[in-house]
Amino acid sequence: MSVLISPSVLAADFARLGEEVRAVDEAGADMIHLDIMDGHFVPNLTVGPDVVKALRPYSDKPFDVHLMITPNPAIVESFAEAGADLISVHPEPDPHIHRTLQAIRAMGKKAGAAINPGTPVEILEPLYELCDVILVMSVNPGFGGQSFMPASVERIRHIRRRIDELGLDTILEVDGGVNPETAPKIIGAGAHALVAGTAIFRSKENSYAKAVERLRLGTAV
Ligand SMILES: O=C(CO)[C@@H](O)[C@H](O)COP(=O)(O)O
Ligand SMILES: [Fe+2]
Repeated sequence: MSVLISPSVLAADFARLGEEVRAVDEAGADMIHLDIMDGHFVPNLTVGPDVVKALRPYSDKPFDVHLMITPNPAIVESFAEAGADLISVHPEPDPHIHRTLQAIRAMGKKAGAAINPGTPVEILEPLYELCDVILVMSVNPGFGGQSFMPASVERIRHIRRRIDELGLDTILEVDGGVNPETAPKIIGAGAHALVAGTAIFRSKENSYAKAVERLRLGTAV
């Protein structure tokens, strides 16, 4: 299976967000990763569904929406209506994660469970069958530009093993500190979707296409 690249626009130029989304689409991105933060679950604020809707015309690629919010069914639904294709939610702040994942699927969207580095992987056991995506955070969520946490490799390997044992075709996606040095370890552990903000939007070679391809091939520079 070829590796899917989902550029996180958190590292893009926010004053030119539409053009940035178009640019990474044309550079070969497989999805567009949109980080939604509410200032409660994570110590940062980003954008809401209106911005997601405004960006929708800039790319036909799936919108991979990562909700770092205290759960609220109406808000989750508003992202579906805004044009999200994948919606990942965190079980940590959600007392009804089952219901949330089922609701996302009922809206015709792919449902994802995203877990923080400090959350035991066992939290996923009752959720695997309800997930189209597992999003493994390899940094503590809230900000771009952080360093990949090496302990994530073993967590990815464990989740890959469980997905295979259960015979599922869940997308195993990794988010945080993904760059040409860490990508080969992440892919080697069994992930096949990579989120990257800094490594694409702020790559030194100034070519989104080269940055996307380098990550996809898992080639260390
Ligand atoms: O969800 C998050 C951060 O909370 C991520 O999607 C970051 O935006 C990834 O940024 P880099 O680590 O690639 O700079
Ligand atoms: Fe994210």
